[in-house]
Amino acid sequence: MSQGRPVKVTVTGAAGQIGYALLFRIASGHLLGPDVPVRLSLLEIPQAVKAAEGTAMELDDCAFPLLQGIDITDDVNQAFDGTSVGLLVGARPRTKGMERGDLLQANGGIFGPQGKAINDHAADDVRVLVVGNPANTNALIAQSHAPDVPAERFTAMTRLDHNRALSQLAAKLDVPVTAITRMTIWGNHSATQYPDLYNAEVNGKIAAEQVDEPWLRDTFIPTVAKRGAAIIEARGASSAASAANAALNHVHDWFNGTPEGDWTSVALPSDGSYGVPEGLISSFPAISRHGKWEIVQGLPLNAFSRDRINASVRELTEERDAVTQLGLI
Ligand SMILES: NC(=O)C1=CN([C@@H]2O[C@H](COP(=O)(O)OP(=O)(O)OC[C@H]3O[C@@H](n4cnc5c(N)ncnc54)[C@H](O)[C@@H]3O)[C@@H](O)[C@H]2O)C=CC1
Ligand SMILES: O=C([O-])CC(=O)C(=O)O
Repeated sequence: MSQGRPVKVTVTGAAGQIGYALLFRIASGHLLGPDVPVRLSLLEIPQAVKAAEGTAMELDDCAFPLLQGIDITDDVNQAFDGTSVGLLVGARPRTKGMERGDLLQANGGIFGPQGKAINDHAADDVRVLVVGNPANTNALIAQSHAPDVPAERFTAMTRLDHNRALSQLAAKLDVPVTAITRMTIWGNHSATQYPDLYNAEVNGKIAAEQVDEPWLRDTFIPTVAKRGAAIIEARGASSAASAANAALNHVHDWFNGTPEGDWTSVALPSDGSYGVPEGLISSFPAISRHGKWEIVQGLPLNAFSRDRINASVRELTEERDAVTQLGLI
């Protein structure tokens, strides 16, 4: 990436709470790096365009040296025209009484057209991160509408779960988060996700051997997997700043690489690794090299891990079957 020419970054749901926590940090260099100028493209639904304009006024008022322009639109094709980074945040939340099928249908109506717009209008190097829930399956819907874009450019976010796992383990062992490496979230960004301490390391030694098994199984895993719900319960709104932070971490690593000797967690189209059906967008341990995610191969999985991963992958398979039946992919 050259300094001078700005990278176009499209954020959907820009007027939402994650959008508000995200945009200022993108503009100050936390997405791509401190030397990379950006041009922001904000996509919103018509009713929220005015609010997005207000956020854009505030972005202007920061006089960010890296921010070379802001476009605001409710037109999906315009929003993704020439874009190199798509942050798909806006989604239809589940509301009271809503059936699962209705939720998938409503999100299909958002992520299908966005995938097609990315296919038809985005830059050749486009990379997509889906944050809006159900993130893995929304990413699958978008990807299936973009046959001309390499499938691996579509990812979904489990980095927030990854960061939550680091933080919970660090607190338990009273170590800094930087002492922990090789954490993995496997599967779906949902309560079935599996945070794996049997491959994670603390100060270079297997994490599972440094905590007691009941804590690992009955406290750590459910705390990480249900943290989103706990935040909603405490804050009265879903996580926003931490979600935005994780999105920045994800894209930053994608562009700039993961640290030597470590990996991170990324939901990406399976190549069949670890028995996850090909094409399913499932979370894996991944490293980034030269702008590409690679799944870390050959990790040992004990019977407990295998069962937990299978359960989450089964849920993803059911979601894929449901959107297939609804004609959304
Ligand atoms: N993967 C993850 O780890 C996490 C995912 N999330 C998910 O992120 C999503 C966004 O969360 P918030 O910002 O808190 O929600 P929010 O409700 O505050 O904002 C969503 C925004 O999206 C907009 N929007 C809806 N449909 C759109 C469309 N078709 N095109 C463009 N914009 C559209 C809405 O107008 C709204 O401004 C939710 O689905 C939430 O569940 C939240 C936290 C973590
Ligand atoms: O359920 C939500 O909307 C929030 C979410 O995904 C999380 O915090 O992990």
